[in-house]
Amino acid sequence: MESKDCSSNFACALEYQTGIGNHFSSEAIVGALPQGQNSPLICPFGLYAEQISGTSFTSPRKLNQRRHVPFTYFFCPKILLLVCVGVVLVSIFSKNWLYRIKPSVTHEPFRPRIPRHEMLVSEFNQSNSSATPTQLRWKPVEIPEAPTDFIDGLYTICGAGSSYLRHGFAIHMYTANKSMENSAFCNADGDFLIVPQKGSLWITTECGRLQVCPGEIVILPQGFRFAVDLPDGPSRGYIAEIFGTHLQLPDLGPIGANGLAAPRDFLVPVAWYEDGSCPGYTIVQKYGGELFTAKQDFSPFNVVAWHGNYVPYKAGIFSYDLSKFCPYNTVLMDHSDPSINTVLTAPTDKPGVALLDFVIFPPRWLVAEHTFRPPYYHRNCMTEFMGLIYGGYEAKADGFHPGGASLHSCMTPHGPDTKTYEATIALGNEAGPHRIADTMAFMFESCLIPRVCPWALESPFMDHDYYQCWIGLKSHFSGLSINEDSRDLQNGKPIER
Ligand SMILES: O=C(O)Cc1cc(O)ccc1O
Ligand SMILES: [Fe+2]
Repeated sequence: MESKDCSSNFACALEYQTGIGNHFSSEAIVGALPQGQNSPLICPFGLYAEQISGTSFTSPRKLNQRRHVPFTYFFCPKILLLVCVGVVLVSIFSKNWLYRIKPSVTHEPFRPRIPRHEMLVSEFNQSNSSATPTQLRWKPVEIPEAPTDFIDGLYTICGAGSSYLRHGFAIHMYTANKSMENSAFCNADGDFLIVPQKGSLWITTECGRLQVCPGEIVILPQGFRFAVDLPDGPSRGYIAEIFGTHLQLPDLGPIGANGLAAPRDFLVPVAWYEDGSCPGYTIVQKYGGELFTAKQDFSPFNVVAWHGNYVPYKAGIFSYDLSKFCPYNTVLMDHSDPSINTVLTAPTDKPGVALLDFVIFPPRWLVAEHTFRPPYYHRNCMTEFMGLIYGGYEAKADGFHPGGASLHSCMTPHGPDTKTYEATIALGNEAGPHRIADTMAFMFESCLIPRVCPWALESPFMDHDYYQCWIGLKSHFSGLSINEDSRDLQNGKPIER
């Protein structure tokens, strides 16, 4: 609750409000928030009122049952019957009223940014990205030596759909070694979900300031201006961007009222502003995957009070020392599908089909009996992009390092590497309860099929030998009669040919 001039610093512990999807309010000066109406003729302290909308004006206020575009077709001879089916549309009205010293519109025209940023894509097509069903993996990208801020260090790995058509997603990674200077970033294309893997991010937004460390995540919704400072040194991480919808907590179904990420794990900033002139301040706007700049003579972080449910927020769900996320899992047999560990989901209008799920694989007990405990071999109609924050990953004994990434696209086979398979089988049924510790992997999972961008395909960090991790999987088929075979299975150790 303080004001500062343009050179913001974060030498203090930050204050937060708690919850997700709430209607929050905050004022850095008592009395700055208008009471009883949003747009008084004259706002307290002579502030300007400005609204930012995260959904269309007419989106339903809350979860809404309604008739939807027909999607079931029955074919009868000569007649095509269209059957309307009611679906649950998950669209929550979201907006925020900002009370600021000068309105956002007070800037010179947007112009294409020079030099152009060649590594960003928000509409995936044959001219800017490639289709590939092969398993892809990247080693951790090194932090550059040249001075690089959060914007210059951003590059798109893959994605699908279009920011223009408001349906799709993009996955980016970033490496940065210097704070943004006299500039703010604004993403007009979609929401950013940032997963820092190395170094903390100190993010100033129009709603206030957030500190985000590895083990935490931050969501910067479409349209908010923000600046990233790195007072603690270089940073590297992953970003999921979603077009046309927002993230929410998943339904818990039979789990009940508690478990996974709790609403109180989510933190929203308190109002914080800076006043005074900032000559040559630059707004960098990502619009259709291209960057544009506009000059203004003041900081965009001039919001003295605000209220609404469209806000930047962070979650400290899986810090190194303390995992707030409450995982659920199998307690008797077999391996649960990863959806059991969904932290946040961006739904489509098909029930249960996510534009993007954010799933984590936290430390936990493995207790399943007579079970192959690592992830099963599988082909998924959804696409899986994985990253590793720290430690190792239970399906990969080698080659998947913190800061690295993998992409297993729609129906691309994948699963444990040879070493993991052999080690698991060697343990047999003797494995008692076992705690996987020192690990935090995550997955962005999407129903859309991504195209892969040149940066990722041509990257020197591409692991061209990834496929080798499965090539050594041997046949263990015994060729014995059913009876002999089942005796062997009870022993828990298949015979090697
Ligand atoms: O492929 C992966 O490693 C991710 C994953 C983990 C898991 O526990 C089950 C299924 C799945 O796709
Ligand atoms: Fe998988």
